[in-house]
Amino acid sequence: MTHESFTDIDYGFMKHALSLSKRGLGTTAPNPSVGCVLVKNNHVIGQGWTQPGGRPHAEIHALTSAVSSPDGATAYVTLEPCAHKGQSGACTDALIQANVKRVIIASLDPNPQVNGKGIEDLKAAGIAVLSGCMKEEADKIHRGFFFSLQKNRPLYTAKIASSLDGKIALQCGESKWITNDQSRMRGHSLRANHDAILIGIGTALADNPSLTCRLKGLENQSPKRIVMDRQLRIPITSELVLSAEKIPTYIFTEVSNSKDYPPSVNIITLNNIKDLKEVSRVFLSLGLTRVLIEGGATLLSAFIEEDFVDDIYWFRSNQVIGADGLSAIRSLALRQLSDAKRYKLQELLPLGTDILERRTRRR
Ligand SMILES: NC(=O)C1=CN([C@@H]2O[C@H](COP(=O)(O)OP(=O)(O)OC[C@H]3O[C@@H](n4cnc5c(N)ncnc54)[C@H](OP(=O)(O)O)[C@@H]3O)[C@@H](O)[C@H]2O)C=CC1
Ligand SMILES: Nc1c(N[C@@H]2O[C@H](COP(=O)(O)O)[C@@H](O)[C@H]2O)[nH]c(=O)[nH]c1=O
Ligand SMILES: [Zn+2]
Repeated sequence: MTHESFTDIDYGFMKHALSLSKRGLGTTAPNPSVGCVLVKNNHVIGQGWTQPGGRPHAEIHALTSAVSSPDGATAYVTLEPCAHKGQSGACTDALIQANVKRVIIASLDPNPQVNGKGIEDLKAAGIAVLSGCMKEEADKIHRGFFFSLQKNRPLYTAKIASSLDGKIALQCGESKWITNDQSRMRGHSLRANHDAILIGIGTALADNPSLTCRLKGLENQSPKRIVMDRQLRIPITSELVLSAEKIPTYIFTEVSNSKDYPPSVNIITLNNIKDLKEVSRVFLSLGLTRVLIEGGATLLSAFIEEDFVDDIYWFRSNQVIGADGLSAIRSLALRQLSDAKRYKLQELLPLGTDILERRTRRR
């Protein structure tokens, strides 16, 4: 069903749709964040992206924002239009009713209710449909959604802020700040495009973090916060608990709630919170498809051991802390080098005195 002869014009408009789809990341889960551009006579007449909460879908947003009639237009969509009538009507029906002439798709939707059916329905209505245009780029953007359907877990991204020699805190626990302002701002933009930030109780106790997005204009895109805390040690006076009314906060634990936490704190009790497969299923049930792990070393190492860390954003400063500092990763008790997990370099970005290394898990 893929097509090799897309024109430069097709690539240009699909690139535009892909950039729109990135806008919604972190706000649409469990729905994917899709982009759509409507084009007539080589002019954009409408554009849309999945709206916060996952609805309206990108196609509907584009159709309703169109400045002229979409009759005869080409729709560029980053994901196959939905064919199922969920809480809103199917996007295929909306495109058919709008009388668009062509639909160019990047990725197919693995959702069994859609997978290929979106294309079939459009074709049955006489619309020319081509798929596979910039699929690789679109697949990356939609990974959280795809993982939720195909791997039964969210996409996990690790953010590490370390010294030049890979330390994330001094022995005494001091860690504010290791990386510079530029790195930390980049870290905040990562927060904005994830559904939740995950930390262990060690970090909650040592840093009393807020875990909010404090970038100007994106303050309302702070993700949910999750603390893994087997024995429910997080203090009632912690920043996370105090701000739970404003920003959804979940504490995963193994004990029943014996403290007087405010009702805004969501306490989730599991039999074994070290079972990361089970924890992942619960994350999905909370509608989370993109989770940012912000440490500390113990929690991150557990996810690495499980081979669940998909992306790493490693911010490295110019300081040397030394062997008594806390390493970003704990002992993995490897017996041979061939057992070491490897992460492929995707990007190296200088950030003033720091450097950002972006890596992805090697399959
Ligand atoms: N520079 C940086 O990027 C960062 C630095 N830090 C620094 O790291 C230090 C804290 O690190 P660390 O002590 O390792 O703390 P973590 O945040 O990794 O918390 C570890 C604790 O989380 C609990 N936990 C619950 N579930 C799990 C699980 N499935 N796997 C592993 N742990 C789980 C355990 O405690 P229990 O059994 O009680 O539940 C465990 O001891 C601080 O000094 C902080 O400043 C932290 C984050 C980022
Ligand atoms: N020390 C350190 C980081 N630490 C991370 O940021 C958290 C604090 O977040 P907040 O309270 O929202 O500012 C902290 O608990 C840890 O996860 N991050 C960085 O970009 N650079 C740094 O040098
Ligand atoms: Zn739809």
